[in-house]
Amino acid sequence: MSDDIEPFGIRLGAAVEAHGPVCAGIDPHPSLLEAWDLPVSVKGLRRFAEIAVEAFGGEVALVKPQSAFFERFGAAGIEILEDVLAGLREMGTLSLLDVKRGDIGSTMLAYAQAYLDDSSTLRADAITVSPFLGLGSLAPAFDLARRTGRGVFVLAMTSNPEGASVQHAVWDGDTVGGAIIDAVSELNALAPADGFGDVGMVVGATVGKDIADLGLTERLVQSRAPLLAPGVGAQGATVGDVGRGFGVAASLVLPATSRAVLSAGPDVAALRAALSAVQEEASGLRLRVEQ
Ligand SMILES: O=c1ccn([C@@H]2O[C@H](COP(=O)(O)O)[C@@H](O)[C@H]2O)c(=O)[nH]1
Repeated sequence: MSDDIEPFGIRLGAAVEAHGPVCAGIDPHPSLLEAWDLPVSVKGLRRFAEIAVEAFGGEVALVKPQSAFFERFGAAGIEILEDVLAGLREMGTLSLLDVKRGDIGSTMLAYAQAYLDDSSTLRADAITVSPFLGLGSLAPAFDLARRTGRGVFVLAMTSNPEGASVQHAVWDGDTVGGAIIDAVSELNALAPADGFGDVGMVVGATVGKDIADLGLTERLVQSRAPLLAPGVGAQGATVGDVGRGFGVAASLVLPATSRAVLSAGPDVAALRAALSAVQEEASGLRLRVEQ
């Protein structure tokens, strides 16, 4: 990495300091397009995306567009996703593109170039990746992210109920999720003790109780990883659940919510008010942890 590129963990730390830890999702579900009185079409997608960027840009630490809802419209949807990422960049708001990529190393390099290279029109500040081809296969993404000051969030304990059958499974004396947490700790070994590392993890807001039960709390703290915690709102978790479940690891958590806030749209002020209510709750969470 050249000297003038600021590492992702530092940029994220500054954004959280300025706006609090909440991550706002842009998930243009067909039902939301309809609820916003927009056609379920490329035209409707574009308007939805423009409103969401206007509402969240400059207001929140991190915005997470869900790639699937753009990809489903083909090339025209990808073009709108590029515009969302460019719009957030212009507004100085960090983007985390939720694409959950993972493949053999040589193919992973191409995915990394698509999302993490300075020359790509689809570049984001960070992406989500899946470690289930082995964490080592993700090395091209870790390497390119480090060189360009970007971040990578590894799926560790996902928010969906089906995730436990794989992630809680025990292999060689440890859970799969626990082994991923320790591997990410090694990647973040040089991270500052009081800040975020550049490699994050996805640990669902819905799995707080499992974290404590599986004895993973302290290992999460050791990882220095920013912990994206989707599941707040539509999946039933609350910011309070994050505080109770993550315990001392809660200071690393970025509670993420999409549908619950987006359902307040299309009015920009109403979207901001819904976001701000979650931000308010999350600031209480950080205070409680620091006590
Ligand atoms: O474990 C995971 C990983 C990713 N997600 C994604 O987050 C949002 C959640 O949306 P809500 O509307 O707030 O439920 C969505 O894009 C998921 O694909 C997740 O939910 N859980």
